[in-house]
Amino acid sequence: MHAPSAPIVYSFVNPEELVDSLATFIVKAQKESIEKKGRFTIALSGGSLPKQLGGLVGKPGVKWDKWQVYYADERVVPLDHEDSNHRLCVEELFSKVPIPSQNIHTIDYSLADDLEELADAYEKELIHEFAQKDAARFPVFDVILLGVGPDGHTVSLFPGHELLSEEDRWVAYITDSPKPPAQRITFTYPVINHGARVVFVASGAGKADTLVTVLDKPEEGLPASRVRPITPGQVYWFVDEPAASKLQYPRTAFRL
Ligand SMILES: O=C1O[C@H](COP(=O)(O)O)[C@@H](O)[C@H](O)[C@H]1O
Repeated sequence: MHAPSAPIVYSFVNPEELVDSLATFIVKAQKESIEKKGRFTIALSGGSLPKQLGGLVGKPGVKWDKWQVYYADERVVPLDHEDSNHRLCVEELFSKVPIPSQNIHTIDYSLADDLEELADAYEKELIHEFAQKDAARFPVFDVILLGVGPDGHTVSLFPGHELLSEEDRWVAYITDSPKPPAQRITFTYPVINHGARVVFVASGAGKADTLVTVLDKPEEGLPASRVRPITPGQVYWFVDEPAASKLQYPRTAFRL
């Protein structure tokens, strides 16, 4: 097996260019995926990420009916709660585009009293999508979109947490998230690291120090540094100049 490829970092002069280029990247990935297998599988994060998806609204070439959307992590709150990642994605994107609601796979909040059952149910949604169609040990998402928190966490994988060593499950639950709300479900590393294109998005000067640790000092082992997709998967970073301002890591010119 080949070693994972090094992250590719695209840096943009301003947030608008980042948003537009991210949309272009996603549409290209969508086109390739649909040509190959007739559908496009994408996983979204919450936090600041949904706001970066505005470039998809009205973008030519998006085949919304071919999208199958999952959440790479989700807070265990009602779907219309202000902490819900799904709610954020609806507000920022899905309320503005013609995506069939059955193509958006949310958690089943009616199972919130039993987090193990809730995580199992979400894992079964993934199995239905991937194991049946692709006969895969782990799902291979066409695109997984990730954010990074100030402590270097990504999805709901937090520094020092036991879930960082989960090797078997696709979806795990957490009851002690250091960032509220405490109860969440999250994709595990095996799922993230099987992604075809795993894309971090970071905007603003508030992310600058975190990016230095994650990209320039991967040996520190922050959760975001441990995202290293198995070849031929590739990790990308879409960052704006304020977020990249302290970075030594080389940038690549964005050309598709
Ligand atoms: O709690 C979460 O935080 C991360 C990072 O969020 P950001 O606001 O710092 O971008 C996010 O990617 C994750 O989905 C979310 O649940």
